[in-house]
Amino acid sequence: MASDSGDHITQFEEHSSTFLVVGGGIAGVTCAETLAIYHPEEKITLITESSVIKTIANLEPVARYVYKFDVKEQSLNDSLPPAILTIVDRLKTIEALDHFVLTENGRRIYYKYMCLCTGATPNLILGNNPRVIGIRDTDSVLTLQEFLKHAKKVTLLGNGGIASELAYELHGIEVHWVVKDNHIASTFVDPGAAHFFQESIHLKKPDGSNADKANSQSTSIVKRLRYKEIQSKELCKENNKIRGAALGPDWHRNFTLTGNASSTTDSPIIHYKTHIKEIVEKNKKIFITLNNDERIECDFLISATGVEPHHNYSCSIPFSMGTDGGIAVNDMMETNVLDIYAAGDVCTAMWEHGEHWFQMRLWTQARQMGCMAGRSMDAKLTNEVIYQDFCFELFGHVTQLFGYPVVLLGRYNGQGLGTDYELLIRSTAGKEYIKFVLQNGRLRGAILIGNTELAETCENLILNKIDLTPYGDDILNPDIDIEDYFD
Ligand SMILES: Cc1cc2nc3c(=O)[nH]c(=O)nc-3n(C[C@H](O)[C@H](O)[C@H](O)COP(=O)(O)OP(=O)(O)OC[C@H]3O[C@@H](n4cnc5c(N)ncnc54)[C@H](O)[C@@H]3O)c2cc1C
Ligand SMILES: NC(=O)C1=CN([C@@H]2O[C@H](COP(=O)(O)OP(=O)(O)OC[C@H]3O[C@@H](n4cnc5c(N)ncnc54)[C@H](OP(=O)(O)O)[C@@H]3O)[C@@H](O)[C@H]2O)C=CC1
Repeated sequence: MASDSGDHITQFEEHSSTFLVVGGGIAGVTCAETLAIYHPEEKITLITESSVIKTIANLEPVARYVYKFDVKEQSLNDSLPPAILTIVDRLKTIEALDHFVLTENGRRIYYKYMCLCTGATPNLILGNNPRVIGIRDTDSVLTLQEFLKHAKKVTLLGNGGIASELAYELHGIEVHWVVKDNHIASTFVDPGAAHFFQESIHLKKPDGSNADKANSQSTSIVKRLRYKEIQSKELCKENNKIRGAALGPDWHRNFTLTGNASSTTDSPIIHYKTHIKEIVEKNKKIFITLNNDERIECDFLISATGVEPHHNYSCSIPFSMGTDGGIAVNDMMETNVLDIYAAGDVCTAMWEHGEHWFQMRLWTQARQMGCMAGRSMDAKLTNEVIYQDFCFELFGHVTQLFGYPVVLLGRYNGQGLGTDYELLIRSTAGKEYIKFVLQNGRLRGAILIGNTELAETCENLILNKIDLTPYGDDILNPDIDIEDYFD
């Protein structure tokens, strides 16, 4: 890999490349590496504004189509195939008709095919307030660490991936976690799983290490809930936006849910179903008023409130955009502008989605889209017809939440299933939480928390649409190994 930090293609010099990829995140690097596999003989150029790129390491199958992997940050100089020329620069202008781009440092680069992988940026509330920070990349984490050094109290706003991670990882500081929902981690799980996690947050010892999983001998609860039980009138009132297969108050009757975490600094103080009404900054503190008039005085606020696709460049032909601000792409990752593709957080998947898939801005999908865009650009150059990768048939995501391995499959929270579904749950406190989302007896989605070893079985059940009605609740009977049953 020839890396150019500016010496080979100096300012105002022209350069041409068969394939041009913009962005050194997972999507861009995967796209460039895919192109280097298919066309080591062609000129492939990767531009990225940061001299640190993200690469995949320790890729490991969890099921047939679901992988877990680590993401490593590496310097440009030692990590990409030799066919890829890398340039540290920022894309500024695209001249689509004449197939060239101009960069901040005055480079003009001609391309045959280009893929935009410029990611997303945190969608901060009060973006211009120096005591309101977001988390996106290493720099933002360094800023967080700087703030933490002098802080005793922090407010965490948001109820998704970042907030859930920080609620678990922040130590030695009083955390006020403000969530809009009646349970934590709502973008990933339902109240039942949230309660399961809640136990683990409280289980943390003062030194932040995990207490031994209490109740690991506790019995497993297997419970079936039909939509009308789940969608109780209270829930209707609470959630004007039905998130999907959320469990209603019925679930709560089986457990005493602790509202606020205990007073130790390592258990976040959770403010449920609240949002911020007012923020005032004074004497290096911020004073927050919540919509229920609760007040929080803290040193800074982390706005873990989602992302917005990042395309800080112009194009001579306007891009079609998705409603969420991403660059619209079809199933071949093509934009509406000829020979320009897009992949990862920057794009919006506008093709008709498979019945078990939906878009979520994750490493998992950034990698899948980067690879699909690479294959698609190859096919265009060689004039071949290809089909969309099978990975877009089934939503699959492997992650860690509150110290547990988590696998999310298909419509794991009943997303888009309307009202005719039911849930089958098996929960063993401190050990595992398994939720099946069933529609007309077929498995449509699953949440697997803990070492359940059920990912591949669930993948098969979802994709093969096997009618599980005859098995009743035995499907999740802890004494029956359904892996053998359906393998
Ligand atoms: C704190 C945090 C934790 C996360 N944890 C997880 C997780 O556990 N699992 C998971 O699946 N996902 C996770 N995500 C989401 C995941 O990071 C993203 O979905 C994924 O990294 C998107 O990859 P990308 O390549 O599309 O974009 P990015 O990784 O944002 O890369 C975009 C690249 O484009 C470059 N760029 C931008 N504009 C230009 C320009 N004009 N010219 C040149 N270069 C440009 C940027 O410098 C960057 O290198 C997390 C996100 C955050 C913020
Ligand atoms: N383990 C993993 O897989 C992780 C994945 N990620 C990914 O990285 C990206 C960024 O993560 P994150 O920022 O947590 O985004 P997420 O989309 O995961 O969560 C955003 C949260 O903020 C809430 N929210 C949005 N606007 C406001 C507001 N104005 N006031 C209060 N709450 C608000 C959202 O509520 P609502 O949904 O109701 O709008 C949601 O609960 C996401 O794509 C996420 O999936 C990040 C960390 C870990």
